[in-house]
Amino acid sequence: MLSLNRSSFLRCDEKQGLLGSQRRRMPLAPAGVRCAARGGGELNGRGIAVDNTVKELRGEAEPVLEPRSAGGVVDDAHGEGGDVEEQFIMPWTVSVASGYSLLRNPQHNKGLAFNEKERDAHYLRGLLPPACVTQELQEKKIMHNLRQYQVPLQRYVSMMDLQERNEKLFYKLLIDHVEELLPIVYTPTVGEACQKYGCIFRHPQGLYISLNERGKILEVLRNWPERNIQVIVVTDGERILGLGDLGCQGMGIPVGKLALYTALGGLRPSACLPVTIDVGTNNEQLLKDEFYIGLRRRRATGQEYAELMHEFMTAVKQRYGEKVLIQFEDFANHNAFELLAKYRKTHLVFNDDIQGTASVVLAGLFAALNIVGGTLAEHSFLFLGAGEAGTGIAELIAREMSKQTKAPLEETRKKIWMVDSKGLIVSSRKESLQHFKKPWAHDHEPVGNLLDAVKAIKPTVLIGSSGVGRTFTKEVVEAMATFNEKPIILALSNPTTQSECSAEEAYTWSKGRAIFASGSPFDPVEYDGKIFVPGQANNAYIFPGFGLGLVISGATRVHDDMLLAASEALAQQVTQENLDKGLIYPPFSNIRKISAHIAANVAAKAYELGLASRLPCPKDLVKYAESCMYNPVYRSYR
Ligand SMILES: O=C([O-])CC(=O)C(=O)O
Ligand SMILES: [Mg+2]
Repeated sequence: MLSLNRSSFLRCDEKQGLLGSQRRRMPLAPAGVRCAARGGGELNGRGIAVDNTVKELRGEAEPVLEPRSAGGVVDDAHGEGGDVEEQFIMPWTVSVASGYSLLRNPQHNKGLAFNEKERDAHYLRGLLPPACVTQELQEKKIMHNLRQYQVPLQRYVSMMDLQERNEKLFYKLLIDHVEELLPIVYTPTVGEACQKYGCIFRHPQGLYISLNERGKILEVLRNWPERNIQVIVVTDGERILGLGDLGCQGMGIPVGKLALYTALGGLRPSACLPVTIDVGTNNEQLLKDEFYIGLRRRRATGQEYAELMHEFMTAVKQRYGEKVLIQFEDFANHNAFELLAKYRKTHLVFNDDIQGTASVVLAGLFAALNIVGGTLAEHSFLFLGAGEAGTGIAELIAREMSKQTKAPLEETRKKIWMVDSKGLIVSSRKESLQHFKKPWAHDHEPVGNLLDAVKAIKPTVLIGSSGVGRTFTKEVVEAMATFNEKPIILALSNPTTQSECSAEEAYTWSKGRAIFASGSPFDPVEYDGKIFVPGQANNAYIFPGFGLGLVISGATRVHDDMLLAASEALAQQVTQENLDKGLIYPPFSNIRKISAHIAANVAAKAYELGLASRLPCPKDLVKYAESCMYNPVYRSYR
């Protein structure tokens, strides 16, 4: 299946409805596959100008390609399948890249790993020094080089350069060294990268859709070199992690999230599309920054904003079909809730900050109950921060409690309390509350701050989702430890600077009794002669497997029960050995196996709910999910 031959291209052409004459004009390149590297440069090792042909093709009506190979996974035009190295591909039949261009094509480049035969066959003689090395040696060298950098941002830049130079090696590294590299390509370093994105900008990654592209978004999507997109992560940069409005520089987030989709969830890189919607920024510092890469204007809001988003959502469906997953990421609260409510009925959408975070936290709570005992409904919850993450988590907990106890949702919500910047959310504040906070306004006298709320509510679980660092003070943690034998404390805000408290603080102030997890990673802590390993309650555990489950089942809509299914699957992956160390999440080193289990549970739920379009349902969904996963070993080129 992997080996691409001319007949597979003809099928591809036919599916795209191309005329025979056009097929003759471009005999070696598959229709709709733009012969370009990610950055948009034209690739054609044999000097054939492909651009005009591509432009002609753009004028054609473009019916959406149905996924062709098994698993709802798109045809393997870049040799990205889970298949083994021995199967041959011919990169030139895909991209017409050879020689110099081949070395500059990140999808096919192998650098010094091109062997003698390949160097002969693909016009590489003289373009490389004589040494031929293995992928393993390349991996060893890059890890060695990365570790020389003391500054995390240098490691980030180096990893992004690798992604743009040799994609398979990038993913091999990320998969094989996931625990070491996640903090580089993801939180916390990606946060700093976004803050300095203009300064470190080298290769454009992803699609930038600004107000300047109004009325032309479908054309912009056609500029992207890939046709078969399965997952889009989109941000408008208004609430990047807990760092606030970073405007167009939020692009680092969709790029990072999608790198995880591939490395952790096995989605193919070519099927992933990072998008930043640039409607301006209200960040004065960026507006004044000469290196800022976005529109220099204040944010569009209201109708202007809604229209641009709507054009985008419509264009995506038109270009990529019903089954492309659109993951909303790091939108500010008001837009996040509205976009999700508006598009969940018409598109396959998922808000990572509301739903992904909820799912990962619920999984951690399931695991934590194995340590502290009791059922969910026997616990009480206090949140600091009543935005996307806080209310999303609260709603999923209430839903699960309701499912378990058969009590109505309105009742189970009463076990959950929230503090926002104005204090405890109580009934007397209801009129002035934003709509997403209203369900959490319960009867209680006003309480002005977190510490007093902790003392008044006496929660067993304290969850930080405020985006504001250092808010779980010594007094707050000590108070939690006075009325809980084992207080559960989750400091979810990212990156590390915004964490409500550090792991060390949680363990020290609770005298080693806290069950702690955080959104960004913390090193293990030694307290009183014992080593405590904090878990990472980050949606990175969920979204890659969740997305894979949607893709392999051909799901058409996301249902909240799929989030519960993902939580259950993740919690099942926590071993007794993990729990003994105080860990309520399994280590990331097993993440691909974990993702396959999550994908299988999510897909099973999609089938059960009648939301799966890929029929019949595979017998063994875990095996099936694993078999669909991208594998970054080099292919042999003949
Ligand atoms: O990106 C992360 O690490 C988690 C997340 O979605 C956020 O903090 O917005
Ligand atoms: Mg996020």
